[in-house]
Amino acid sequence: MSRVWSVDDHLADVLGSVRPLDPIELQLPDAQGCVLVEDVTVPAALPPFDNSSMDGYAVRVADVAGATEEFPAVLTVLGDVAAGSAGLIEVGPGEAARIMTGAPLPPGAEAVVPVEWTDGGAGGGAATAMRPAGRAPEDAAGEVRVHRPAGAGAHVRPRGSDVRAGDLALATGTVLGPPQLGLLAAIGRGTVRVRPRPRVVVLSTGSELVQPGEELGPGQIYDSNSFALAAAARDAGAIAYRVGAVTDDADTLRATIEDQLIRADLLVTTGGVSVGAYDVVKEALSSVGDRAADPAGHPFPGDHPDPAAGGPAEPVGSTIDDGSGPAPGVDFRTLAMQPGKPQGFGTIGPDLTPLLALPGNPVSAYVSFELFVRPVIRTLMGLEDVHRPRVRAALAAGTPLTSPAGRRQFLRGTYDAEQGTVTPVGGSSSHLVGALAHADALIVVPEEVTEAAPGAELEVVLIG
Ligand SMILES: Nc1nc2c(c(=O)[nH]1)N[C@H]1C(S)=C(S)[C@@H](COP(=O)(O)OP(=O)(O)OC[C@H]3O[C@@H](n4cnc5c(N)ncnc54)[C@H](O)[C@@H]3O)O[C@H]1N2
Ligand code: MOO
Repeated sequence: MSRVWSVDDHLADVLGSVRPLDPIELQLPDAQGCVLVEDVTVPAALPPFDNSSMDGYAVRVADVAGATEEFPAVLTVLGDVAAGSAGLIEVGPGEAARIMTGAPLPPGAEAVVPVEWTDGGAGGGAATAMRPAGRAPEDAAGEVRVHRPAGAGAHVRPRGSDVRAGDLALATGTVLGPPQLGLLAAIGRGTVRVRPRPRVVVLSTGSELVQPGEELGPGQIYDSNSFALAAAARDAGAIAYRVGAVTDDADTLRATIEDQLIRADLLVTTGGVSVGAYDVVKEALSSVGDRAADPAGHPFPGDHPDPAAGGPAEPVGSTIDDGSGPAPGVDFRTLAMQPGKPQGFGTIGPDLTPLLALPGNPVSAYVSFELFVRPVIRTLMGLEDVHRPRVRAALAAGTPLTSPAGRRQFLRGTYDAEQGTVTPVGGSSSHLVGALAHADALIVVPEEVTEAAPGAELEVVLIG
């Protein structure tokens, strides 16, 4: 009897065969979610110059000392300093410059008083705002009455108060989220060296499959796997390409995979891995793997092998290790798991692109993706945390759960963090997409457990 793989052994085999993608230089928007592979230092201080944190007046401290609304300091307004101003006004004794948030503090000025602490130049009580320069250019001149004193540096953001030249802005290994991309932009970096997002091609197989939105014929169903898995790949951080369902024909499938290899760091198929007469993925790919017969690493050995072309590139992974080194090939195996029993895994094509062949049942495909494909994507990205979080929770169910002996079961459920409970959603069958859409957790029933009573503590994988 052929080997039955445990979930853990299969995962270890899969992950042991993939390594992070080589780094590339990417434009900032394309680097979102990617892992940085360089230490980024700050080239020049931020802010680059002392600047105002308020709309108001740049003043000298001595001029506004002791100022009150009753006895204001009356200063001559020299003009405006707007954000982006270059030619700076010099503020002398008894003078002020109207200044906007972010504008450089003019020479001579030591502090900023917010416009609300002044009459705004209008000669009345406290101002609430400045009038637009276009509508009231006269406000940039004349006099302003300042109602409160301001200490040195008040409402001024000093040069380098954010980051200083030579500081470590971001360390290698940082995952680039929105604030990190913001910092890179702020220090003037247009591109950054990262591990790229893996390009994942998702391809479903089955002659019964119809594209959503089209008319169903007798015996047909809509292709849901390619949509769910492409979305899951994107959610994991990949660039996902969804390929329309391929019919159960080995030559068509081989040709489609060959076409797709050019844009794939990882291939994921669904369906056709069981023991039926039309299980096309198995038929098309299980012959792949004979390195001796395929020295050029053609996608499908036997398809015009060219012994002159040299050996295959350094492998991304392999499932067949006979001591002569890794070789391309897809291995179809049985896992001690429900759902997700039949699985294929290996490498394909001249670059030994990893391929995971998932079972066609929609819940099986999705659970397999969560457990095996998502960690592969995140490994390719160079992330440290490749797995979904796991917690332990008490089973909230009216009746005991039953589970097949010797298979690790992944039931769908909803997790209540406050109560520390998990409630099953739907049954264990692998066609139940309705229930899957309402689950945010996978309830793990271990291999040796055939019945779990209400209240039993079980491991839960959080997928929400
Ligand atoms: N005699 C046996 N039959 C089966 C076994 C077995 O051990 N012995 N294993 C069963 C298990 S477990 C699974 S899982 C499935 C896996 O089958 P395949 O991977 O070959 O998948 P298909 O036969 O192509 O499809 C199974 C099922 O899923 C539907 N399907 C397929 N693709 C899609 C899609 N893209 N979107 C929506 N639904 C899809 C398909 O119509 C079938 O109903 O094999 C069992 N059989
Ligand atoms: O193992 Mo299959 O994946 O039960 O449905």
